[in-house]
Amino acid sequence: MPVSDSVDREAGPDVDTADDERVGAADGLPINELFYSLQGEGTLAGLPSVFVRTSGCNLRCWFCDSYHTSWEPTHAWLDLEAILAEIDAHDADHVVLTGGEPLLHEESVALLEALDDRGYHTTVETNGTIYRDAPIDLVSVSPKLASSTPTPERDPKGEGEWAKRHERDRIDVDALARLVAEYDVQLKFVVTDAEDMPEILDLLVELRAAADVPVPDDDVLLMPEGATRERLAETRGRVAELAMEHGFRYTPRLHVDLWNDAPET
Ligand SMILES: C[S@@+](CC[C@H](N)C(=O)[O-])C[C@H]1O[C@@H](n2cnc3c(N)ncnc32)[C@H](O)[C@@H]1O
Ligand SMILES: Nc1nc2[nH]cc(C(=O)O)c2c(=O)[nH]1
Ligand code: SF4
Ligand SMILES: [Mg+2]
Repeated sequence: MPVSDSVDREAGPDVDTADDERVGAADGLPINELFYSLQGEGTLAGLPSVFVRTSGCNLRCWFCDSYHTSWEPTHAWLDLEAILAEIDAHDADHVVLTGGEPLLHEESVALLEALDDRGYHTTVETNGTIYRDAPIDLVSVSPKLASSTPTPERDPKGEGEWAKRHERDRIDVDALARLVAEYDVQLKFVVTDAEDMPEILDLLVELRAAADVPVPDDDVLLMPEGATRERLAETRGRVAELAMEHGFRYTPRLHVDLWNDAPET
């Protein structure tokens, strides 16, 4: 399974509570993995970056390529000092806070403030359902489309028990509009095929009406669904065609091309 499924750090309290509600001020963050790699996705693709992957998510995309942060969370709780020390040891300029859903955790704000104080460029990878006020250089919002819903036929763990909740929570136009209005944003949609496009176009109309700032097509990215090279080989061609057809930006998944589905990449 992608991402770390056994974290060799001392264990901490379970993160399951984070799955079901936002986590208030806590003593640190549940960390699944912390590693140095190249930003594989989006407008900053190719930049050497430190990745901090938190555990716990309020959604359950059937295709989640970070299974051990959502479906079966695996992590250890680290205090901010320990997280910052590990980041500093990599001597990089860019930090990507991701997950799981990093904005589930109030403590992510404290981490982002500390990173900002240290002069790092920060990117937050988020599903766009939670707004938080923090110093973030790029908010990489990946709104989850109906094609992400874990129906019984494609539920990786159960028989569709999460489908109703996922459907209910996956799009929050108010949170999306606030993120777009307050931050530099890229909207990065995971696209399986052309059937995703009507929902993307409708959501853009709704979001452009709700947000009082423009959302340029150049900041709308189509990313092929696929956690492995094999799956990307099936989807990347048609997603590239859709980007050209609609005038949106195509984004690769460089880390999958380079290292396939390996943890800590
Ligand atoms: C694991 S998510 C964590 C951040 C946040 N929960 C989110 O979904 O945006 C990291 C990124 O990988 C994308 N992603 C997850 N599984 C994927 C898959 N199977 N194919 C393509 N992109 C995927 C997400 O859309 C997001 O942009
Ligand atoms: N190399 C690399 N680039 C990434 N960009 C976004 C990622 C994510 O998991 O949020 C990610 C990731 O997991 N690895
Ligand atoms: S929102 Fe992100 S972390 Fe949560 S299940 Fe979907 S892809 Fe995984
Ligand atoms: Mg990833």
